[in-house]
Amino acid sequence: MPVGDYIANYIAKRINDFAPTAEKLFVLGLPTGSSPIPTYQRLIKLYKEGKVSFKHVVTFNMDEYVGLPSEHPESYHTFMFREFFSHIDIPPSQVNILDGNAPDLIGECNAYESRIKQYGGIELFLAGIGEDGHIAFNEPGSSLASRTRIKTLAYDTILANARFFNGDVSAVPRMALTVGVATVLEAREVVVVVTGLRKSLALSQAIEGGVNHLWTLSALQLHPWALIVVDEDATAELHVKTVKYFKSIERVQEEVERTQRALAEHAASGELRIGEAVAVGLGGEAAAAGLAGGME
Ligand SMILES: N[C@@H]1[C@@H](O)[C@H](O)[C@@H](COP(=O)(O)O)O[C@@H]1O
Repeated sequence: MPVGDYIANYIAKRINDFAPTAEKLFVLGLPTGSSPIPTYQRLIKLYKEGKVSFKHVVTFNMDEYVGLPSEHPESYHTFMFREFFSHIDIPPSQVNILDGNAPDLIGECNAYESRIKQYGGIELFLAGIGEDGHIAFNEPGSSLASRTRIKTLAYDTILANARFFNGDVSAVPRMALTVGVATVLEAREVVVVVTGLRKSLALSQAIEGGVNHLWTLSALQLHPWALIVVDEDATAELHVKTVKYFKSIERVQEEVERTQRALAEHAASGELRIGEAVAVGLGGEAAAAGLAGGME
């Protein structure tokens, strides 16, 4: 399944399971960049098909350039409304994006952190990464304890983002406001999209290397509930055994889910007792052990 479809289906399910209301809003953190666009397109489709609604969703974007007019075609404000918000039913008052033109930028960052807290924290933070492994605009060397703040962009990031400014490096803003690594880690769940060969080194550093501030995505190793969704190209720098390991986990998980579905169906039809059904559809002992544990 394409990465964007997988993540969009996942987010829609999380929102639907949460069953948000006007009193209990679902707080969603969101990124910009080209990587999340297929996810946004699929979420828009799901919304149009009536499979998910954003009426009771509040969003917080990760970052915004400093000094770029918010109506500029490459501001993250413009990006988010063009690619996502203007196609769904989220009330604009529930959209939060840092203001990179605020007269008091530090005050703006502190107020953003307070607003996140007022909503009870972020339920799910969706993120992308830069080629240097940055999450949001937490460039290499960012403190892993960082909060929302002003950040000077790395030259590599300016070069990478010049493609959105007609290749004109001098047109790319030099600074941004960004949530910190700690702000992301505080979300109850983090989902990261990593696609393409360009991101493969960052992915390997972040999941095969140790936690360190030069590849800020690696801080996710400290998060209790994180999911990185990748395509084949992004795995190019991983060890073969790492890829095989994660694929094996996914296979076992699918078996568990298949068996649980079969169990539920049989239980509903009264054909099988749970003890009998545990063995149905399982390929290996490890899966059986995991399932048996989970069924108690
Ligand atoms: N601040 C954003 C990041 O949040 C994003 O993850 C990155 C990757 O962009 P792309 O997905 O286009 O590669 O771009 C910018 O640097």
